[in-house]
Amino acid sequence: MLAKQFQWSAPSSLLSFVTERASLRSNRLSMGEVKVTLEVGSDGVAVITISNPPVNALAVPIILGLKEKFTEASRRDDVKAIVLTGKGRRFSAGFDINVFEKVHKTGNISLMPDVSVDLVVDTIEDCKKPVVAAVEGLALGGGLELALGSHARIAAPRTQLGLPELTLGVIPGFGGTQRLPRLVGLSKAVEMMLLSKPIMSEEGKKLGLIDAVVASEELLKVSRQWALDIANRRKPWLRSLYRTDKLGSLSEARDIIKIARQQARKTAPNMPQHQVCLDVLEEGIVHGGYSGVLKEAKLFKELVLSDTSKGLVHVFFAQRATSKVPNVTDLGLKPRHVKKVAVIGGGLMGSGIATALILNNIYVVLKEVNSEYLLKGIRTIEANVRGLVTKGKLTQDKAEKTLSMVKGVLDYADFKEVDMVIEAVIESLPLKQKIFSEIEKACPAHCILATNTSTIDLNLVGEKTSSQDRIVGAHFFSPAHVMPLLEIVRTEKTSAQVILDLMTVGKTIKKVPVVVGNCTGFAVNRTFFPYTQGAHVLVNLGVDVFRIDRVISSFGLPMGPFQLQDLAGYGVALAVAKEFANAFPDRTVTSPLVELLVKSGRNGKNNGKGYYIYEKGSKPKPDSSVLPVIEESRRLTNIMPGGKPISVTDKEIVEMILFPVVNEACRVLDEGVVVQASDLDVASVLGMSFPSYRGGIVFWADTVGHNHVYTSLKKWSELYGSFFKPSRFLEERARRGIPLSAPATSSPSSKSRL
Ligand SMILES: C[C@H](O)CC(=O)SCCNC(=O)CCNC(=O)[C@H](O)C(C)(C)COP(=O)(O)OP(=O)(O)OC[C@H]1O[C@@H](n2cnc3c(N)ncnc32)[C@H](O)[C@@H]1OP(=O)(O)O
Repeated sequence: MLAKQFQWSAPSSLLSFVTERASLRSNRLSMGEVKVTLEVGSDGVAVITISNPPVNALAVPIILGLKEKFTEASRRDDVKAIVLTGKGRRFSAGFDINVFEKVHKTGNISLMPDVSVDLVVDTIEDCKKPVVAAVEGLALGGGLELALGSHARIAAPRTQLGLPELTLGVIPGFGGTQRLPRLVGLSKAVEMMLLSKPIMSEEGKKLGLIDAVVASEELLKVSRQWALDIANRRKPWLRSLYRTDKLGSLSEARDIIKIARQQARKTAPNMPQHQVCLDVLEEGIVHGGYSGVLKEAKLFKELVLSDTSKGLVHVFFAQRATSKVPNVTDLGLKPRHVKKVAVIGGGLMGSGIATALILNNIYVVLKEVNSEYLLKGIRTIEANVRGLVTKGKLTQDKAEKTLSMVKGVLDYADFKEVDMVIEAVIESLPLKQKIFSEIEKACPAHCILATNTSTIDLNLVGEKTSSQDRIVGAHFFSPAHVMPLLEIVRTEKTSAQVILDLMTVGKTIKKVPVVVGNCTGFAVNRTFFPYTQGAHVLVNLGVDVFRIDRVISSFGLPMGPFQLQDLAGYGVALAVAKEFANAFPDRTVTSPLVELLVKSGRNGKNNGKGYYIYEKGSKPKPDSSVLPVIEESRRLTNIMPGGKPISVTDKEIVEMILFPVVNEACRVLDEGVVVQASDLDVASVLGMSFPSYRGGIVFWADTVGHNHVYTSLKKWSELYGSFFKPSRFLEERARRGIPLSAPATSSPSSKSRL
């Protein structure tokens, strides 16, 4: 039986919570914690300290402060040398990303301070006194670039060093593209920048990026002495920008850049920052570091204004915003320690969830109904873990230790010791109800009772228990040990403590938890159910399946809707379509195509034959023998106007598939199923692989323009039926000119009070 739609209403206090969040980020500025200090010791070393908790981001006042303190230190006669460090055992996480956000909102690039030449080259690198960076915890982006501009770098153990700017749609902008290759060599620098892959200080020492790794307690002492040794010419005074010893020959460098370009074209086709980064690297190699710095500064500013950067910066903050859930994380509750979890069901999902738990040091009791299924589940977990060893991501020792943390069982005896149960059996309500009444008896009173259902109403799952406050949805995405999203579904009865505990477990197992309300399909599957439907409408209107897949892939999804259907299996497609048809009959379309495919002996990737042919070791190939099946589907649906295929552009294909998704997202927002629109952006990126550089589904729709979305859907609904009918929320937002991402109370029609 299908879930009755339940509407989760959030309390009215949430609106101010959400809207104030952005200003809270910058409020620290006025709290006196944001400053740069200078202290001169009796040894004549000036220690300049960056203080901007929690990560010492290089906000504009910090940059101004650095300029002022460096100028003072180089002027003062009692200063022989300088040490640059960060307060609170974190050197710096780089330039303040809030400034990017401000530039995106205002379009005013002059908000970006001039740092690269003025501060890093002229003030630090060309300083008349030696500068040593004492780095600890992390030195990322602009933080690492300040250290690269210094004359030596001393690091505490396990300090993270990296230039992750490309993940924000820009390139390193404080000279990192020029100095990093001069310290670690071009290949390694390309890898660190293009893959945004940080290294640890120990590796940095081997590569020559770090001069010495010393215990945290020794860091300042050693750095001071190092700076004095440079001043006294006992240690070399090196300016990274002018080094060439690690660059290799021009032809070698050109080869490395050429290969990197080809790879980036394949792996990041829609992201300009990768090619720009390589252009800038090449400039520095051909014309020298200073020329490279100038080109870097110019192109950095251009990239800050790009749509790619807007999307990626939005996702950065949106992801962090998910960890603040009104009436959960603001109540002063402490997460309880979850040491042992029981997973019920050793299928693909259950074994994936168990793998994620044990990999992160949480004991698992895996329960199955018989020893055959149990063995299969355990084998899958073993294969998951051993796969990581093969890929070099886990040592053999750690793999053995990890696998020893799972125990297979056939009854509930061990459940008396678990802190959480995650049920991951098939989508059958009677079965789930039976399991929940059994586990209510078998588990301790504090135990969290979670279900991995992707569609069934949680109130119904827990109907036969008297523990509704402990019942929560833990919706993982397949493969559960890989996909980063955890959709946490709360009902109106789920306690705040239980939600907080599950969020904490989610973070422990390196997922991004997004808390949502209870309704059919919850936030993610519900928002995206029109995705496949839209694709089927297009095919039945006469558009080629393989063209649709190509166009959607070029838009940025990892594969098109038909290849995805082949991968997920047709059983899933049929079951899901039925559930949504029951829940939302006004806007679901029926396409006979999948049933016809099954009848013709196809079962997608499972049996090697679907829309594509799957052969071991080769890429899926479009199967032309599927075309008659598609013709039959078109004949049965008979929706082609005048019996002729419609003519559409690639842009229209994208829009006819994704605007219905936006339309459903609007309903999800209107019903208050998510705390804020950006939660849907994060969920679409992490759960559905929507391209992060487009900022997520709602952000993208606002970029395209709600008016365009509305008028297009209206036109198609008149031509092709109610599947495209714009929702009331969308219509109202378009009429009143309010972005879809604006909080719900801006719209008088909204039912919830977010
Ligand atoms: C010109 C230059 O080349 C350009 C640049 O430097 S661009 C910036 C490059 N740096 C980065 O990309 C690093 C971004 N930050 C991160 O990866 C992670 O935050 C981190 C590894 C530093 C810390 O991770 P973690 O401990 O899990 O904490 P996390 O929740 O992410 O961050 C803590 C807070 O610091 C903020 N923060 C982190 N880095 C920030 C930055 N560079 N600017 C502004 N705020 C930042 C987060 O938004 C968060 O704020 P909140 O508490 O208000 O939500």
